[in-house]
Amino acid sequence: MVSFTDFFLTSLLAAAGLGSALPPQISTTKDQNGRLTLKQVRNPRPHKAFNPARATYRTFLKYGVPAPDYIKKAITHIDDEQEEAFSRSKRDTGSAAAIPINEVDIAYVTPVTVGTPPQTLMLDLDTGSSDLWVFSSLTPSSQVRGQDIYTPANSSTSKLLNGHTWSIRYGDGSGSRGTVYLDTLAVGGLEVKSQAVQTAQEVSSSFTQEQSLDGLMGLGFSTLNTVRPSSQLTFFDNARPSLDEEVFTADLKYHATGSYDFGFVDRAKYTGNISYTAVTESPGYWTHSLSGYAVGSGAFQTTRLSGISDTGTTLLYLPTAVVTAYYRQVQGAQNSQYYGGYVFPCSSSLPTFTFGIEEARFTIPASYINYTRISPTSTTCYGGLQSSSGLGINIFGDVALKAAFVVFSGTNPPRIGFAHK
Ligand SMILES: C[C@@H](SC(=N)N)c1ccc(Cl)cc1
Ligand SMILES: C[C@@H](SC(=N)N)c1ccc(Cl)cc1
Repeated sequence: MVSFTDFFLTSLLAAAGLGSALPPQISTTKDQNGRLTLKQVRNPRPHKAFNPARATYRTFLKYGVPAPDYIKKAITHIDDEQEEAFSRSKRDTGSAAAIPINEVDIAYVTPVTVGTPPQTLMLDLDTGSSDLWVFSSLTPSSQVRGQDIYTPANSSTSKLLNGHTWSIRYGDGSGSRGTVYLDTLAVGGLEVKSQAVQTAQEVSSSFTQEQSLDGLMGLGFSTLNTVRPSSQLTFFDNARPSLDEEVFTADLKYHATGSYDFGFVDRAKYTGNISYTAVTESPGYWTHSLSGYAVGSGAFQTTRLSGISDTGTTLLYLPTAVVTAYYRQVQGAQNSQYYGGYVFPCSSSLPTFTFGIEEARFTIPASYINYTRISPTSTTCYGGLQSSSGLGINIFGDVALKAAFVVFSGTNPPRIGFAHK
């Protein structure tokens, strides 16, 4: 007669073996005589945790024995503890659209919800700055032209950050300033409970005129944040502790909607391998180097070019020597004081431009560099590649970034990765 204890233990072990994971993957090998060997391998896919009480309960059912009450309770005790452990673990991610705000991709905006109930704003996710600021109920109505605004008074979770102000000036001369609230903020399903939301009390004319842009979300390093007396963290820095991976990715597209992902690298969005290169955080930008460049089908020039990968800047700005080498290949191109940059007859054909990330090569199609007509009726076109000599910094802006899938990795040390797509 098999004692109950033996029965119970045997079935528990049997169940443990069966219930532990999804059926293990089998790898097979065949020797020269055709003999097959089955080798068990651990199941590499993450799977739901095993609940031994549930396995025991099933064993009782299998042998037609009514399961005692304490087994049923044990199932819940174990499920609850596993859920609690899972919720403490890093597993948050987010994914949201990057939508061009006009027909030449001058900037991209992403839907962001702020406050309770959620107020949706379209923000320019900008790796070249670190302030999250929005058009708000505090922005003079004379400076608001069609933008959506954040009204802290309508949010039950908003809290004024007393005595704190901010003021920012961007490289193109635009700027804004104001006060600060803390509130719940989410991007693509990824929520931060207490994000510093900088409410504009003044914005410059270029922002007023950009009616489809309700503000910026800085994704540079938090050292650049302008809130005083105490600087605030970016959304990415606030979200980090709960992210599966300490990364966000940019998949910007030419004349089409792309995406920003947080906390994971989506294998479906790129081909081949990701080529990583070192990032220095100084002075707060994603600063790294290119390993060189090529104009059209010309030879690759190996030369380290340091600059910043900046989703908030429209064009690609490189040293004059590189830019003149490029436009030398363009019929009728000139560096126009009048138009403030390299222009060419819209009928001219343009070469591609290739940049290197370590050993990898990324080619920007000519269409991306044929950026825009000076005016709808003009036959003069403005280049997407311009000289950085007046800026003091090379900027790998959207014209370059949209030619790749880009991984901004907040690991220690930080790094940036580029892949083909
Ligand atoms: C970092 C960008 S501005 C931005 N992406 N928020 C920049 C810096 C300096 C110059 Cl000169 C021009 C552009
Ligand atoms: C990120 C800053 S500076 C820049 N990269 N042009 C910016 C973005 C959009 C507008 Cl409309 C004005 C300024």
